[in-house]
Amino acid sequence: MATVDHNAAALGIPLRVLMESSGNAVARRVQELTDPADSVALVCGRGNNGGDALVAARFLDDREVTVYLLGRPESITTDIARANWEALEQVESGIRTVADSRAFALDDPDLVVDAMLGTGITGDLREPEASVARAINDAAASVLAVDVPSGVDADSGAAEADSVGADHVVTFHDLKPGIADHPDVTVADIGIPAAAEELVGPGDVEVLGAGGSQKGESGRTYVIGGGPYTGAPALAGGASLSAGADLAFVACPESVFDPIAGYSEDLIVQPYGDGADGADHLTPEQVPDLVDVAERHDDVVVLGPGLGRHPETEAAARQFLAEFSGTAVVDADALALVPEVETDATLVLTPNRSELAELGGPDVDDLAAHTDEIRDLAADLGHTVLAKGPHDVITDGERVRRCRAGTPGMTVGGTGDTLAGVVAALLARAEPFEAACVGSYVNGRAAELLDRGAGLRATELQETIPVALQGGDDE
Ligand SMILES: NC(=O)C1=CN([C@@H]2O[C@H](COP(=O)(O)OP(=O)(O)OC[C@H]3O[C@@H](n4cnc5c(N)ncnc54)[C@H](O)[C@@H]3O)[C@@H](O)[C@H]2O)[C@@H](O)CC1
Ligand SMILES: [K+]
Repeated sequence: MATVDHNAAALGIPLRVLMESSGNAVARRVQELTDPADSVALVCGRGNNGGDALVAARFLDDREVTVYLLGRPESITTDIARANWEALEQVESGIRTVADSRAFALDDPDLVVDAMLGTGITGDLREPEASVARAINDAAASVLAVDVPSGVDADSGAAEADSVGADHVVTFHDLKPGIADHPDVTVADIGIPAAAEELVGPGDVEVLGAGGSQKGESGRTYVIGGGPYTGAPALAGGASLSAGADLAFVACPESVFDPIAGYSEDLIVQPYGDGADGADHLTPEQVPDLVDVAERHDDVVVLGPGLGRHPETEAAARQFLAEFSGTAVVDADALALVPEVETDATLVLTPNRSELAELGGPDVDDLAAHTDEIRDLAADLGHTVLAKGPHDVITDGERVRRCRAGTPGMTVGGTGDTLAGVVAALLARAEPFEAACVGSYVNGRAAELLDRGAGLRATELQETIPVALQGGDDE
């Protein structure tokens, strides 16, 4: 939910507005469950779960309402919950702060609203929530829980010893697995747009940036590319450093070692093969050594940038995929070979429009209108597909996300190479689908941050990729 909330905020629907809708939904449910003469106790925690009930209080003028805040107002942990407390202080009687749980006593209400803890619970119920939960459970009143009964884990359903026994629950946006089998759950629509879930946004970056999925520290990128082209592998390696990789290697033919090494001190450029054969392209006899190096260092490979389509290179790329069992981004000239090869490797494919069609996907400009076909292709191939277009479509064969970050200027050559490098860096610390989603967003956001019309150059993205990764500057 944190990702969705943050993405909703980036789409112009801030959490404060979502809380207003949540509180209103709680108030509506209270009115359904009570008569006008009934008394209602709103028991509020210090987070946004409590905030929901503080909003609900404003919509319950036609009920006898007592609001309890478990703790001093200055201990409220979020500014939107505190703002709602302060609003209540201005307009409402019947509000009490319960600094010490021993001072907590319900005065025999007809309904208790449990707004102590929701999805923000961590660990066993602490005081005063634990004592108050017992008091609520001992009371005769029926109980309406906000979002989840306090003490219940929204995902697993695991209930703490003193968790609140709720007769009714109002939860928000979607049913949480942990309360799926509760007998009376109302799922309230709080106005989160579908786009907040479908579109990759700064919320996804934040979760990844917060070490959302620990897969070890920043890794090493091993670009296998070059041959007819020299810029592509250098762009992929440079972009992976910008996205946090510790080291970026470029394995390339002897013939293009000088120009690629000449681009940047940051790249470690290694000519493959003994050079004796002086091949100016990747050939099969170089593959075992490349596989060995990549696997020995647990490198994330980028296979493809600038490889060219020499028949020996295609044979070599096929052989690499057959022998490699690590993680790789497959881009550009190596993509067409993937359907032909049985591989144990974990791959993220990053086709542009023609490469997607060549892989058997839809040959369309508007990928967003063909997500099912792309999803099915990913399922057939057994790998994550990041299909590039005006809107990228990312799918692992089951989940589908879209990303519209980017600028028209990104049609310039090289942005696909930087994308491959960014995804490779993220694969060192995230699952393939997540790395592809965030990679798509970061590469596009980096272009937006350059704020160029036409005239964008892929090399410039390396400056703004780090800013995009900080989730910086999102509206
Ligand atoms: N999209 C959404 O999911 C929305 C969620 N909202 C509400 O926001 C809630 C989540 O709010 P928060 O993230 O602030 O978290 P909570 O309000 O669920 O809990 C955090 C508060 O409880 C305390 N706490 C945590 N674990 C505790 C424990 N074991 N014993 C005692 N105290 C404990 C924390 O110190 C903090 O004060 C949701 O459950 C929902 O009610 C709505 O306001 C807006 C939209
Ligand atoms: K609750």
